[in-house]
Amino acid sequence: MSISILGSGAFGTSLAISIANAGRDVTLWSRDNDAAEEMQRTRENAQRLPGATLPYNVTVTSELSAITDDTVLLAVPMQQLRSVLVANPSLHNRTLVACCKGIELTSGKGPIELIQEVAPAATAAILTGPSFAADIAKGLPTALTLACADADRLRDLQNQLMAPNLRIYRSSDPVGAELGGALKNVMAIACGAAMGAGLGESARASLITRGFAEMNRMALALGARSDTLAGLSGFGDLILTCTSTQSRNYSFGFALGGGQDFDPSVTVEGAATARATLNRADAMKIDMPITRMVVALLDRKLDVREAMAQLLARPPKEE
Ligand SMILES: NC(=O)C1=CN([C@@H]2O[C@H](COP(=O)(O)OP(=O)(O)OC[C@H]3O[C@@H](n4cnc5c(N)ncnc54)[C@H](OP(=O)(O)O)[C@@H]3O)[C@@H](O)[C@H]2O)C=CC1
Ligand SMILES: O=C(CO)COP(=O)(O)O
Repeated sequence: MSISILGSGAFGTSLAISIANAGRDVTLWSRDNDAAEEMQRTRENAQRLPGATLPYNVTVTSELSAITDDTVLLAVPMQQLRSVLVANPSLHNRTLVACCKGIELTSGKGPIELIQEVAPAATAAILTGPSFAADIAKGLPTALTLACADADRLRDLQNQLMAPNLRIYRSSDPVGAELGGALKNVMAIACGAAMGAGLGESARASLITRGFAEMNRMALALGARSDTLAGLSGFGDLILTCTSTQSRNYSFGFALGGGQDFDPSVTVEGAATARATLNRADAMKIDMPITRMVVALLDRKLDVREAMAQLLARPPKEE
């Protein structure tokens, strides 16, 4: 039983290492021929995941024809997912497992909805939850949520992707799983900004908790289940991402709050997702004050202290 992974970034590479170490052959596809050849030769992804060794049973390639497996993990940033799907119609009848966390800016869709739109014949699934690529690649213990509407296919996939360090829980709620993973990145930017501006740990705890309430409000309105939001893909990933400097979303927020520059080439899913979420929330008349604050910070309409003052000054309400 072999697996293909499209996208050789930090996450795709770490999953390749973990799945290969569990004894399955993995084909890891990179869009860059030179990068693929170098990874295949050196057994390392020096650009995206330095220091981790690719097991012998990972083949790195830039040839799409080499992706013959039914199960294909899509490990590209959310805003690139549509173009990747459109460019590769040969994948449209496979089992496509989204490994990205976000909402598409142009459509307001999450990864599952997007796969269903562009590749309706595919079986769509999502792998999400609290996990840093560097931890997975080191073999550190990690638990993830795998969600798919097809119960039989979900059990097969779970068996294909489990590894000694990677415990995978099944979920029949793909909507909840994709929304938890997307929305927590927005809250991580907010928490990073508060910490970067020196507003303190109490402020961060409030943002995490009220951010979770906000995530639930949006997700339940879109048909998600509250137990999914309370699980690894929602609450679990919210905690990890809002409290760790390993997180790119948190670090981006921290730089924003502290008035520092941030490398624009780094993948920060929460920025586009904040805008996409706010558009959808406004259309649905759902109150998302922290997401609104993050968008105002991104647009430089407010600084962090002003944004926090506005959050605190909202009319009194019940928790
Ligand atoms: N890193 C992590 O710890 C985790 C990441 N994720 C999620 O995984 C997703 C990917 O993140 P991550 O791997 O970290 O990001 P990286 O920035 O490390 O890598 C992104 C990868 O996507 C590739 N890519 C970008 N656009 C395209 C395209 N149009 N066609 C083909 N390949 C493309 C890039 O190629 P190139 O190298 O040529 O630029 C690169 O290999 C995100 O949604 C993230 O939220 C989830 C859990 C953990
Ligand atoms: O999704 C992640 C952890 O679960 C990775 O977070 P960042 O994209 O913020 O680095």
